[in-house]
Amino acid sequence: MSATMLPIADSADVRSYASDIGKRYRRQLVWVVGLASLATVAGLFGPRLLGEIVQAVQTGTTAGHIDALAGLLVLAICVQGVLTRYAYLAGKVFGETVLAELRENFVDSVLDLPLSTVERAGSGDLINRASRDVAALRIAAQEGIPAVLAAVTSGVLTLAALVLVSPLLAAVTLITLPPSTLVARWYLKRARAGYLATNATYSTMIENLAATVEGARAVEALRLGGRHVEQTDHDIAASYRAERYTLGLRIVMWPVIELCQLAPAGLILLLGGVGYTRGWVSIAQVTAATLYVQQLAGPVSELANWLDTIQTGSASLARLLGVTQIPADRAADEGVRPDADDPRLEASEVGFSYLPGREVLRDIDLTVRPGERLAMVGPSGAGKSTLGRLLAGIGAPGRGRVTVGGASLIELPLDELRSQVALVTQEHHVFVGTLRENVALARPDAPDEDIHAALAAVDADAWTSAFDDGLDTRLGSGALELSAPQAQQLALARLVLADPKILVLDEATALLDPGAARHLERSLSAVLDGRTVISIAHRLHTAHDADRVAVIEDGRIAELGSHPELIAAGGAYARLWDSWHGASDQTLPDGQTDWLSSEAL
Ligand SMILES: Nc1ncnc2c1ncn2[C@@H]1O[C@H](COP(=O)(O)OP(=O)(O)OP(=O)(O)O)[C@@H](O)[C@H]1O
Repeated sequence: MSATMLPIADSADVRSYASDIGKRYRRQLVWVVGLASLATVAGLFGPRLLGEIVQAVQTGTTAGHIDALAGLLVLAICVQGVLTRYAYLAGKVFGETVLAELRENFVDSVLDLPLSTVERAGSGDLINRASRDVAALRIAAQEGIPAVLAAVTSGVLTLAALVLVSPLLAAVTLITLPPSTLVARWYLKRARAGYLATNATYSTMIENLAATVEGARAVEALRLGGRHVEQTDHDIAASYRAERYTLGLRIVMWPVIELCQLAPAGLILLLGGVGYTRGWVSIAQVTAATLYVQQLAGPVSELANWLDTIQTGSASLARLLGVTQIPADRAADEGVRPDADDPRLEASEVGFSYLPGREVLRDIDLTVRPGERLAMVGPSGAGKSTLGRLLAGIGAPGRGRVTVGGASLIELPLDELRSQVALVTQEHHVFVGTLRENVALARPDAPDEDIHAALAAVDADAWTSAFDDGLDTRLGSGALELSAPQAQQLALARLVLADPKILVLDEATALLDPGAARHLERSLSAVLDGRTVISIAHRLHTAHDADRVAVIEDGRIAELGSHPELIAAGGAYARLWDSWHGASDQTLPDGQTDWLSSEAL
């Protein structure tokens, strides 16, 4: 049930992206690390001063001296507090800036994704990346990065202060290095794959749930509920296993890290006691070293805490970057424009395959003259829709070229392409918004008269004029839901307003009952007079009314000519026409269910 997943960036790409961010935001980064360092340095005075106080009390001193040391201690704590606040603020601003840039890149990439890629991958993976992965990255960037920067700075400086106070006592902390390094390496080796696998299970779950919700009526009608519940149970079990795996990694890592944090303080007290009695270290050194080691526990624990979040964030970053790495299927060049004097649509030696080695279109040569009506007919799976999409500039042909006025469709800037050619299918989306917004999508500044005229052109004014709020009527999910034929008429009205020179209609009127479809086609043809129209025909009258008919069989144009020419040629089209014509008693009545079937052709 799951679709092909979108690509995931590899570790090298994630590292190079992070290092690129580091270079481009060097000043901000230096500012964050600088403030965190100053805050840490201010914090380092505390243990040192406490050590001095203990030493002074032991050796005997005046109350004034103690007060002076205590005053300095309070000052150091206050300075540390203020600097820490600004260090965190700078860290958050840095995290937000990086996240905002990544989000914008991600949205740009998603909007530029080749349609074929989105269709292959399905919506689940993309929704999961846009929601769950962005959320994971938000936490990592907003909170994790500042916290890690502050913890690393503070950890390094505290360790340096510990070495300065007493190299002997500092050496004790080294005992914890091997076990903590080993467990961190063990964890990092497995965590990325674990989190990527977890995210993939969520993508599959969302994909399948979305399919169930979209097809809820069919699921109910065909009593597929049990099977879908089983699938969901299976997806949840897969997510559970993946979550358990990463939980297992954390369960191993955490106790070791905790132990490595606690052990040094005990060891320093023990060694410090022995060292003091033997005269190796002073009481001030033991006090300061013990406090520094305690202070070190904070950054180490922070790091261990955020390691997990950074791993989740890095897995999410790999998934988001993966989307930005998908190559575009267009190579738009602003300078490319069609020849206005000769705006014919031309396919030359076009071949196309969805899967390597399996061509679904081959050797297609076709010229559609301006203003011509061309009908494409053929058995199911012959390649009509694929050819229709290539003629509308959706995706590039694997071989050959599709041009309008001599300019390759994939090289035309998108606005120019859409003003030249548009594809109308039977999949129509009613966007949440007003009727006006829904129709004026292609021309947001269109005046109301043009919107009314477009609705009238496709016979939609009959029902839209009954709306109390007129063009301000809210449509879509949660507001007025349109029927499928109404949504289809709305999509056609959008097109009338967009005013492309060439239209490719793929089953555009298929959801209407045959009578309504014929009616709509007639009103459309009146509106679209003078335009080039390529219809993928499922009703023979569409072919009959067209200037020429292209019969597509097995990915090739098997026959091409006007209706009378093809009838005279006596080929597949003529045989189909004969069988249908005989049955319809020489007439073309509305309501005739004359779908072209593979058997008929
Ligand atoms: N996204 C896709 N991935 C892989 N193969 C595909 C994809 N879309 C279509 N095909 C295959 O390409 C071939 C041509 O399909 P296409 O939809 O263009 O035919 P068609 O003539 O329009 O059929 P129909 O009349 O049933 O819509 C078929 O074998 C189909 O299975």
